[in-house]
Amino acid sequence: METPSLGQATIVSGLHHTVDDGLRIPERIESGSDPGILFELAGPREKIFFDPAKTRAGIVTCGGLCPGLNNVIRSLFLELHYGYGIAEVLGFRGGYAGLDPANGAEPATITPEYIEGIHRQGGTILGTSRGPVDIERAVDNLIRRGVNILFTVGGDGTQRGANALYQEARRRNHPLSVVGVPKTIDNDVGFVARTFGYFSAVEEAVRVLDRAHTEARSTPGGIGLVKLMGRHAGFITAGATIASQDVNFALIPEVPFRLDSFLEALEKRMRQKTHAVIAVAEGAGQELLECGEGAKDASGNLMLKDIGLFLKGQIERHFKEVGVPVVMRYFDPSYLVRSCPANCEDALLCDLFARHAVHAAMAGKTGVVIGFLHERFIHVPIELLAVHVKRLDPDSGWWRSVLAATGQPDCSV
Ligand SMILES: Nc1ncnc2c1ncn2[C@@H]1O[C@H](COP(=O)(O)OP(=O)(O)O)[C@@H](O)[C@H]1O
Ligand SMILES: O=P(O)(O)OC[C@H]1O[C@](O)(COP(=O)(O)O)[C@@H](O)[C@@H]1O
Repeated sequence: METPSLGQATIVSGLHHTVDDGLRIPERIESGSDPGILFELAGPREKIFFDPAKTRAGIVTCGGLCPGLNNVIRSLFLELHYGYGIAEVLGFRGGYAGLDPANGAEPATITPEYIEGIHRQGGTILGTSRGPVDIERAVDNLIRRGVNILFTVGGDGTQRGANALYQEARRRNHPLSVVGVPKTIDNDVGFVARTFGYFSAVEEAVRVLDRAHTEARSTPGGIGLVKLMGRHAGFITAGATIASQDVNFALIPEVPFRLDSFLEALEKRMRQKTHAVIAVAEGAGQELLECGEGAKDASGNLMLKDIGLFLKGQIERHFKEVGVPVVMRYFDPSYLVRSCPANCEDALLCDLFARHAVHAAMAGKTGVVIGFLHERFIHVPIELLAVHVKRLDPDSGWWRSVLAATGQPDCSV
């Protein structure tokens, strides 16, 4: 087996490196003018860097839950174990905290028995967490345990952590391949057209919208208000709105709205019709809430103010003032939506992301995340993810479909 030096496969430019099978890929075809970036296509390579008999791999899952995490763990293991004959695969427990032995959790040794049936369960069998880890101690531990490959399954925060781990291992000359598998129900990771778990979350969200619609239309003056996840991006709210076709107002972070315009439009509808359904992404309308210096979670993410409860209060107050009786039904299915198992579409996506991650690692790629654009899996340098986020473009077909499905007026003026 030929073993190129890890240096050869290390990203030095901040962009792609050894492009053996590159393709210039625009992120959005719709925009037309995007010149694209030359990405390396992911997939199995003829030459691999790691000797399977001497290689130990690790898997860690971080950040919020997402349907399909267990599918990814399972497919990573299956490809490593049966595809490449890797000797040992460790599962670090409880997110990045599990990389530091000071936190006490021994990693699991993943076996075929360990992963049996896990893909039918939501959550992650390894556990997850938010919050920092001491990078030097984590890399000490990886070296001590002889781990040469680490799969970091997580969102942009996780991949920033992965970048720090890869840089530290490189500084120490430890041949560590760090390969990220992008995870978020929010679907807002750059260079990934569709993150795994997104469609499962949308499916769950549609179920709740359906219930909200049933409640609202069964009561004269019924208003079903549903708050959905989506910290910075409205993909879940938009996707669920389009799929459900029962939503009358969709509010997302990328499209600011004026409270008075929204209330006026809702009042107009309630005077003409018997009911209304509103879907609001948790990151929408944050500018309307009393903010100040917001609190942060353990990972440093700004914690959002509750737009759902705020809107509920404002709607009730407004209709009381104008003397129109309404019956408010409020739903907050956030954790319900993301803790379900993956649906079939996501299960397939998880498997492909995982297998491409293993091929990348075995070929000696490091500091890369598996991207997915235009139905092609690609190697995205981790640093690129940090500077590039994906948001729902209000000029896109997505938003036009939302407007067509809801018939909502422009509430930004
Ligand atoms: N800049 C960073 N450097 C190192 N680790 C980070 C960084 N940002 C986030 N992390 C770590 O990555 C993990 C997951 O991050 P978080 O933001 O909670 O979720 P996600 O990966 O889904 O965005 C946490 O343990 C967090 O401390
Ligand atoms: O788990 P927490 O801390 O309540 O976080 C909720 C956040 O997690 C998400 O579901 C996904 O966020 P991450 O992908 O960053 O983990 C967001 O939509 C939501 O704002």
